Amino acid sequence: MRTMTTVRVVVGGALCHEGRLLAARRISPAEVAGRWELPGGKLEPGESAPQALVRELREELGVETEALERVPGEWPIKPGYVLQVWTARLLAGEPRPLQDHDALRWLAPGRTGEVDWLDQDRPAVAAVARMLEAEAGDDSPTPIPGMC
Ligand SMILES: Nc1nc2c([nH]c(=O)n2[C@H]2C[C@H](O)[C@@H](COP(=O)(O)OP(=O)(O)OP(=O)(O)O)O2)c(=O)[nH]1
Repeated sequence: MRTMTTVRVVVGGALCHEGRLLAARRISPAEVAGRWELPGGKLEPGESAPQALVRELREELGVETEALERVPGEWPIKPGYVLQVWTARLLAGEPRPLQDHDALRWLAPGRTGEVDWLDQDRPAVAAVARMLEAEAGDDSPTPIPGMC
């Protein structure tokens, strides 16, 4: 007999603005409280990852955003859940910790290691940090694809 397993996707947003990356400190559940993450949440049935991300960032931070590009890879969170990460751009508003978080920080390139990221977020954060650093050191007027 074959068992069907469904894995739920959690989408994390690498929200960048003026060359900095947003980190959010979780307040719950207990096992992740106090650790920093990319804000986002679980996909609802029928939603794409970019749709879920835009909805979650509106609910959690009170901002309008646009999902840009998927960061290659997928990271296990706990049994039945995987993390996918998309870069995103701020369209309107100033992020505020409305739900799930008690602190937010905009991290400049080269300073993305200053917060205690959840372990499963670290590879994606490292990839985004490399993109931010490349963009900061690039004088050409054309942005790197996928970055804001
Ligand atoms: N949002 C988010 N969650 C993450 C990240 N990394 C990570 O391990 N997680 C975990 C924490 C939670 O166990 C789970 C996501 O839950 P969530 O509470 O953000 O999802 P949600 O907003 O859809 O909430 P709900 O359905 O439980 O109400 O994934 C991350 O970068 N962003």
